[in-house]
Amino acid sequence: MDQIKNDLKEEQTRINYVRNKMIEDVAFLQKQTSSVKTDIVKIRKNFWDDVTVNMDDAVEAGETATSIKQQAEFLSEREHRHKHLDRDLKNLKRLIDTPYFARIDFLEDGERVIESIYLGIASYLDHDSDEFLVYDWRAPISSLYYDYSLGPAEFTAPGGTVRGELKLKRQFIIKNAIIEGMFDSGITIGDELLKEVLGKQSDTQMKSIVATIQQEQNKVIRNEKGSLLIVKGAAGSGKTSAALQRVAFLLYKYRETLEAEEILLFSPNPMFNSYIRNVLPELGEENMQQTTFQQYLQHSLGEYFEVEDPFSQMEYMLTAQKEDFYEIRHKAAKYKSSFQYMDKIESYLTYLSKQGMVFQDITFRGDVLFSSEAIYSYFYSLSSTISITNRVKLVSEWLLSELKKLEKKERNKEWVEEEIQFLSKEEYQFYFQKLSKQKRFSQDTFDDFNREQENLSKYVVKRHFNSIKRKIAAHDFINMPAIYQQLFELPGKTFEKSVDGEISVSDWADICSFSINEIKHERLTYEDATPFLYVKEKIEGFKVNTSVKYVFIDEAQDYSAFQFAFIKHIFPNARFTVLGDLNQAIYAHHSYSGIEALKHLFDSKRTELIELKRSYRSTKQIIEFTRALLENGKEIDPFNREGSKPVTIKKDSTEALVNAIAQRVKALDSYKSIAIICKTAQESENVYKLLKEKTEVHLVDKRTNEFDLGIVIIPAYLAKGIEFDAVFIFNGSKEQYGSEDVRKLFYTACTRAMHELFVYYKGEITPFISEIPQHLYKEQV
Ligand SMILES: Nc1ncnc2c1ncn2[C@@H]1O[C@H](COP(=O)(O)OP(=O)(O)OP(=O)(O)O)[C@@H](O)[C@H]1O
Repeated sequence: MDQIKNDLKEEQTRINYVRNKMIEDVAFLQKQTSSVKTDIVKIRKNFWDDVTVNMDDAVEAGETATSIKQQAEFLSEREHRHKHLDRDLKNLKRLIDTPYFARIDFLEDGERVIESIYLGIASYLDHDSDEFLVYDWRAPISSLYYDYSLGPAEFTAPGGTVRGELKLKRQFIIKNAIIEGMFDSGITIGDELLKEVLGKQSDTQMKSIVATIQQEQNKVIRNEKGSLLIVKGAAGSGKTSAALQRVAFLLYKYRETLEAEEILLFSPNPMFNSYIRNVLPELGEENMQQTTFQQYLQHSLGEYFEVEDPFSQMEYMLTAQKEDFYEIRHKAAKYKSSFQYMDKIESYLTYLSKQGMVFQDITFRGDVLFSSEAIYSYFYSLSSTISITNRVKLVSEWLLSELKKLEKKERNKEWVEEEIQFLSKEEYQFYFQKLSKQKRFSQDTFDDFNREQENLSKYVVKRHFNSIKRKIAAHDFINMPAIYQQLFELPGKTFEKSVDGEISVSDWADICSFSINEIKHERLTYEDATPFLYVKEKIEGFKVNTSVKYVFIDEAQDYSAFQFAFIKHIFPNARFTVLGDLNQAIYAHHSYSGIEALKHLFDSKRTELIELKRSYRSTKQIIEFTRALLENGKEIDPFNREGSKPVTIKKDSTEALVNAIAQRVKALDSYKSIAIICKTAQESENVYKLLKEKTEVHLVDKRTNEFDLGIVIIPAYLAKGIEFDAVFIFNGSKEQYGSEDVRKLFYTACTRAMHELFVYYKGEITPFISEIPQHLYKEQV
């Protein structure tokens, strides 16, 4: 006991020492920052005073340019310095209250002195002794903390592997520079601290996990081998957390060459973006770019169609069973996310390379400048050994050169003269200025009427033709919707590989008529959006983004093979980290998850797979219950945090469900966040209407951008990736969750609970629960 007290005292003394050093440094850095800032303001203000401007001759002009360059460089050096100082200052301020979270003692082979290493969210160097008082958690030596328990240990330093023995592993909870908890651990990272962290209440923002990263998560964070890292992990196993700490790790490791904006994360919905927004800033790093695949689709296809989003598709699948086209739509969604469909599209593209492209006329003032037939003939007059994309390029060039000839002819038309006559004074002046700039006039006035007319007609026509040129450059002469529609119009046997595989001839015929109708009405279903885009980009050429170096895809089980193929094309220079859980593949109407397709898209030698089997989010009781809902759930290993068993509660009407939930929610007012999870948006809205009369609740729908604390009513598919202190399943009945299709949706909903889970239902309970051992939950009435 005395030993512990002594250790604690010593550690507190060290903290006080480190803190005082930091306070001194903050004062010093503040002075430096403000002095550099003053320099910058001064340089900006006097920029031109300090530059010698003389443009008398070429030599003087050259000197002037050099002088401006020097001044600009000086300014940029100061700005750069300011940015660095400011960052150091912010990091230091962040460290003052919690300078570090762990200590390891390491005895390197061949050395006599044990080195004590303290780990924090950033490094801190004592300038007097030139010693690191705190090491960044991402430094090579820090990996000892995450990877080893006491005993032999090694880490990879820039100079090679360093071996030795780990003598001590200590964790701290430090607040306001006071040690509130201290744990010495023998086996992996102490469970005590992790229990404490996980036992806390949820927040609107996800937290960093650097103090308690687990060994297998560390592998994800520090993995640098391949060009594709696949992380498969159970619900709550820390996939998102590991991804975010990995971003921080990469930004640290490659800080000289990698910027935050060169990293892109695809997340499941906009609300998720707000949920994870704070993790990186908390670690002293800037956020990476974030987007959703839907945003990308919308941006690329919005001009052609009203594009359905995945949530509307999901809502339809869950609610429209009684509608006429439901069966066809269901089959279509399944087929269109399959490999067979991808094959079919590839065959279609081969077909298009020989025949069948659909073009549209290019018209001007009601006249056809280039007919679709002429474009078609030109396209197929080009050698079929040239790729479609390159032929499209050649067609564009041909159109532009022909357009030049037409432009000349157009100048003599009557409408041009008329337009010139009706030019406003401002327009006239505008043209005049432009023309004089280009020295089309020898004098300052339009003294030569004919030349004036000629030049003005050139301008008028050019202005009109510019918009045609833009359209040609944007490939508007290709009729993309018609090309995609044709895929459903051609007889099934047109392409060799079609129609076999999963789908029958008659189903294909039904899918065709459904799809044609949608396209004719300028609607594109979600299952068609990526295939359409794929065809479009295969024809026009992929618009690639070469600046992104790392792409992260979270909730990857919900992406189709097409989507992965697509994303890979767009980011040719990127390495990929793909995180998913097949048990949460809620889009059951997809034929399979695209994660399997990744194997075909990447070189297997450069692909790494890491599995995270331990689940941390929920109490042991909740995990034991939720994993039983799955066929392969046994593999999930619950972190040992005790709580109460999930509870099922039967009521006999919707009203009774609402009343009971309202009452229970009130009793749980110590929790910060409670979710009432419904199956659909439709059900959520109904429940909201009833419940808002009884207690304060927020309704979350697909447009919600911010994650709020309090009580939320949310459709299950929107609760992906996020978590709540307590979860109420609104109606876990057989009627709602009776078919296999929604098992994973139900599982996903239940796994959002951190501390308590209640399943309310009316009628018969879902078979997903009635078939699991009863000791895993409590029944209440
Ligand atoms: N090593 C850890 N230390 C502390 N907390 C952790 C750790 N790993 C995971 N957690 C916590 O567990 C919860 C689940 O983590 P996260 O959301 O990253 O899991 P996930 O695998 O992405 O989950 P899901 O697939 O269900 O969305 C979070 O609250 C996270 O902070």
